[in-house]
Amino acid sequence: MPEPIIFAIPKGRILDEALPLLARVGIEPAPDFFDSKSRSLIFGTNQPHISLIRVRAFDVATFVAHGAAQLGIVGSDVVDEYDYSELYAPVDLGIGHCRLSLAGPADSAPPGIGASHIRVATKYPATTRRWFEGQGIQAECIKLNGAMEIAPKLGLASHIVDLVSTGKTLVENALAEQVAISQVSARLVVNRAAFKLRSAEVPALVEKFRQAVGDAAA
Ligand SMILES: Nc1ncnc2c1ncn2[C@@H]1O[C@H](COP(=O)(O)OP(=O)(O)OP(=O)(O)O)[C@@H](O)[C@H]1O
Ligand SMILES: O=P(O)(O)OC[C@H]1O[C@H](OP(=O)(O)OP(=O)(O)O)[C@H](O)[C@@H]1O
Repeated sequence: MPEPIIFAIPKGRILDEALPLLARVGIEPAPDFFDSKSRSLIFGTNQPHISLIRVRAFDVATFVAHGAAQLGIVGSDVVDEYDYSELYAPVDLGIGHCRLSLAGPADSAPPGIGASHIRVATKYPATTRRWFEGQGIQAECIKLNGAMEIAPKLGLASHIVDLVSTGKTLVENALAEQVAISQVSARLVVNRAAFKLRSAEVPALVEKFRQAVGDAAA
């Protein structure tokens, strides 16, 4: 028996949209996956050679990039932040839509020409630094893992770079979206070495996802 294919899926809000997509490619998690009392972290599926791991969104990229999982589903925000060379993102899954935006206090102007330095609270320091570099501004990034929106009010940073969907979180924290840095959607990610070494299984799975997304869009 070959080693099972490990498929990493994120715990958070992409999961609800990812499960119907997995079902369309014929992967159904075993019942204990849905048991909220279970402390298991690795789950069987209806396909004997495929197991699922349910991990934090950023960790999906790490497991797949290092070959500990062969495939996964993760937001393009995370793919861009890590820039792992072993992470191949061949299919835009068309779920988990939002954008990564620069925001600041509702009454402030976006940092403009002439600004040389800015302090930004974000979960995305590499993407943020890179984007500001392109604007000729040096960004000092303060890494937070959530609740970025309270940082400007408490003086931790003048601006934030975070995900925006409805914009409700910004408005309720007296912030305004100033620049949309990138459009985000979830991607199928694949370990490049696994794509080549497990050529009987991994490319066929990628193709199934491509078809499932195409069918859904048609
Ligand atoms: N408001 C949103 N609307 C749509 N998609 C979102 C939104 N926020 C996040 N996402 C997408 O879902 C992914 C996971 O986000 P989520 O907020 O569920 O995780 P998290 O709580 O940040 O994860 P963790 O607890 O692992 O840090 C993000 O990387 C992004 O691609
Ligand atoms: O524009 P909105 O629709 O208000 O969505 C934006 C919020 O969604 C995400 O947070 P999430 O709810 O995932 O919680 P988190 O702060 O724990 O990441 C993001 O970090 C924003 O805070």
